[in-house]
Amino acid sequence: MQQSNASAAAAALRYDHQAGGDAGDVVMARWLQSAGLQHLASPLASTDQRMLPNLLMQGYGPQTIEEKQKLYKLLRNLNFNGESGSEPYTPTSQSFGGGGPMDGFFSPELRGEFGAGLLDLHAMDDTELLSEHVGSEPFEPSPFMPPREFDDDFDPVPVRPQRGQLDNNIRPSTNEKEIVAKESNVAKIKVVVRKRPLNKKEVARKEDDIVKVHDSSYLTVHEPKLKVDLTAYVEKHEFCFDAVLDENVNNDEVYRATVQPIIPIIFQRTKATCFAYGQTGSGKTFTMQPLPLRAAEDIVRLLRQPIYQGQKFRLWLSYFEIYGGKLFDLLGDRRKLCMREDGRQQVCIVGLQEFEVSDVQIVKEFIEKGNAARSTGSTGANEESSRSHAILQLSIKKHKEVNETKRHNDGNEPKGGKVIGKISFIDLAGSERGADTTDNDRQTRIEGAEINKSLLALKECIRALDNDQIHIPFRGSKLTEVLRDSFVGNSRTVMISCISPNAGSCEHTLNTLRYADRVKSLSKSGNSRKDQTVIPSSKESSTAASSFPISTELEDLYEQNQEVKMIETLRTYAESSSYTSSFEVDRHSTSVMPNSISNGREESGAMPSSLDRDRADMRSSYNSTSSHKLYSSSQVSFNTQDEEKVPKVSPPRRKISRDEKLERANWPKKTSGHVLLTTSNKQQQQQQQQQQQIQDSRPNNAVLRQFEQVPPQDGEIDAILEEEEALIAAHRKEIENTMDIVREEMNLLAEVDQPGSLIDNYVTQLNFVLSRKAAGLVSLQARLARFQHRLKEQEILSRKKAPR
Ligand SMILES: Nc1ncnc2c1ncn2[C@@H]1O[C@H](COP(=O)(O)OP(=O)(O)OP(=O)(O)O)[C@@H](O)[C@H]1O
Repeated sequence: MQQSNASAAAAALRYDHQAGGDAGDVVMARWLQSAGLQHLASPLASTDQRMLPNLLMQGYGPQTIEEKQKLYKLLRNLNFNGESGSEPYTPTSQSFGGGGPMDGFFSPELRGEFGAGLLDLHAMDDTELLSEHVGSEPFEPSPFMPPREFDDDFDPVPVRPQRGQLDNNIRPSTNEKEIVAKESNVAKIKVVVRKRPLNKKEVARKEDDIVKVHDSSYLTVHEPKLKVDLTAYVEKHEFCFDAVLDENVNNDEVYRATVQPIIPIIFQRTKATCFAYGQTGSGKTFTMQPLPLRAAEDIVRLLRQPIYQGQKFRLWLSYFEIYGGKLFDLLGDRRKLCMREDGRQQVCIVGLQEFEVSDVQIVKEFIEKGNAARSTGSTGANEESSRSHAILQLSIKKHKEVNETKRHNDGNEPKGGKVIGKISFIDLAGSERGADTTDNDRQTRIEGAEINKSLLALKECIRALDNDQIHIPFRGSKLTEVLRDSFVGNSRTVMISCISPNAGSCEHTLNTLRYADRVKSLSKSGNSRKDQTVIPSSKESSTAASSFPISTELEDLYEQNQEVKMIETLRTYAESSSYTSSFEVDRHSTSVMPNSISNGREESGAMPSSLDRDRADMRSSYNSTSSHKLYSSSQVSFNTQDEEKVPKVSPPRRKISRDEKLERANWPKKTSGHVLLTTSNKQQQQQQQQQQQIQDSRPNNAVLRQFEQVPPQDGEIDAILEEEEALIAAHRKEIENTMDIVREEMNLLAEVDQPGSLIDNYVTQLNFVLSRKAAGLVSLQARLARFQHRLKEQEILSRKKAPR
């Protein structure tokens, strides 16, 4: 009944929105009423109030967590149950919980209308909350469920029966067909949070459980705080992830929510990585240890399925750890291992023992053997704390007979045959070890620094990967180097963030959740609004790095600020270079175009420069949008009609055809050796005059003059044009990266300004960010130099060909 109500409401709302009427509001209002959200329903029912989003913008938004939850569920229902209709908008495949397409309520028009009050709910359609929601309320001691008895047994927690709603992926699949059917739904990056129960010590200390999991994807951290006048209050931080698993969730459910959906894909040339992240004692090892065994069970089962039986696939296992930047074989008496890159840039770990496993019992024995060999130590929070990153890999290889191997092996093929797919399970060392102040001997500090470095590098790689960046910073740490082949090609990543519920761990818990949030929010598929930074006001910055709700005006301001800065930079750049230095900045896309003329308008009102005229013939190629923000050498002007913001820095420029480029260089188009005459005589005359003007005013560019005199051969031209395209694309990418980096730097500054921030983290992160910045510039310069060299070569060639 509720479902059909939801569908009716969704349909009505959509219809109403399209028709501009208010009938849908009435249906919607009724539904809100039945969901117990009367205060939203009553204004909606009256004819002069329109649409739920408007109401939310007008401050009718949900006030309490319960209301938010209800509204959130309502929106989710609308989303899942709403008919597909004829809405043109198809969101990312990474929709909530791998769910179906979204429409209607989540259409771009409506997205634009949402006010700050709905941002959190709204962000949930993309599986994440951009930034945590911070709110404060008077202190209420222990407002949550009574703490659970902590049990040291391996899997002590009873399964809650109604837990089936957790996530689409959590429902146990009964057969392999089901698993296979799910594979297309598996997100490239999935971020799952797992909260452990309070342990005995925490209970004995009467610590509060400050983490409340609201449903399968949403949690609140209640941070106890003191005001300056020493009044206690609670600051609330809300987060949303792909899945949030509370203390009642057992390891089987964790497996189903995280790894199980990936298993069928690794049979199809996918490399998957599942890692646990979190402070010491938060349950990483507890969470990770059962996963490989369960995965091996499923893999073995699938291997026995008829579709794979004939394919000679075999399962292989290896287990090693990275400790202090060095690799040790956990199944080979902790022998030190070496990492090498082969000619095809494949990372191989020399000496690592791999075992073919056909039986789950053998897998279990290997895992136990490896676990026993791990480096552990004791921390304040965990008596058996992992001091290393442990990596267990399960590979599916295509078996080759010995004689077959002899015939085909090119020397690069790994032992056991070609790798078809692989899944790596990484139990990371405690995330806070870098700042372990209780045990600050030299060794611990070195360990900590190494761990910090690898966690940062891991985040960078995931983000680069998801943004399809050409450069993935594998070399940032041993960990990422080792995982290199899991990051290229078809890959899947599951991050399980483990959190402790006790008040004493609040800061670490928030750090873990922020890291997870960033991994998720940086992802292209996760949310189109990635990497948005809010400049915190002095007040805001005293509470959290990025507080919620995000003020949209503040964002606008920030973006404009960024853009103006960007334009300024380009201006300086433009003024300092010659031929290709006239830029047009498209406000729509913030793209940079090598043209200072758009739609025939001279924005500055100044006389068109010779360069402008020279580029006039390119106008048609570039003026893809009618409302550009233009930059001219004397002023930056904004088109006020153009209010839409697009976060991406620059969409791909329309590719200029070879003919257009030839025209630019005044070479006639050629068709089977004949010059193509496409224009009337009058036009031709005008063109000739224009060309003459252009030639007169063209900068003294020897290369171009050469081109004009002697059209180079087709192949040469194509090669140069291709290189030119590549250079421009690389430049554009570099600008995007620079903007990303600048945002990150601003985030870092905002974080370091916060009370209790860790300067060590700041220093390491800043170092990392600056190295990336430098690497980007160096690579662009190298490309530029290559191109210049190419042009020089071409010039020499042309001179040789053209006897003067
Ligand atoms: N969900 C859970 N339910 C019950 N017990 C748990 C849970 N998570 C963790 N524990 C218990 O908490 C203790 C610490 O967990 P674990 O060793 O997995 O932490 P960790 O994050 O791996 O720590 P470190 O980084 O120091 O290795 C263990 O005794 C473990 O059994």
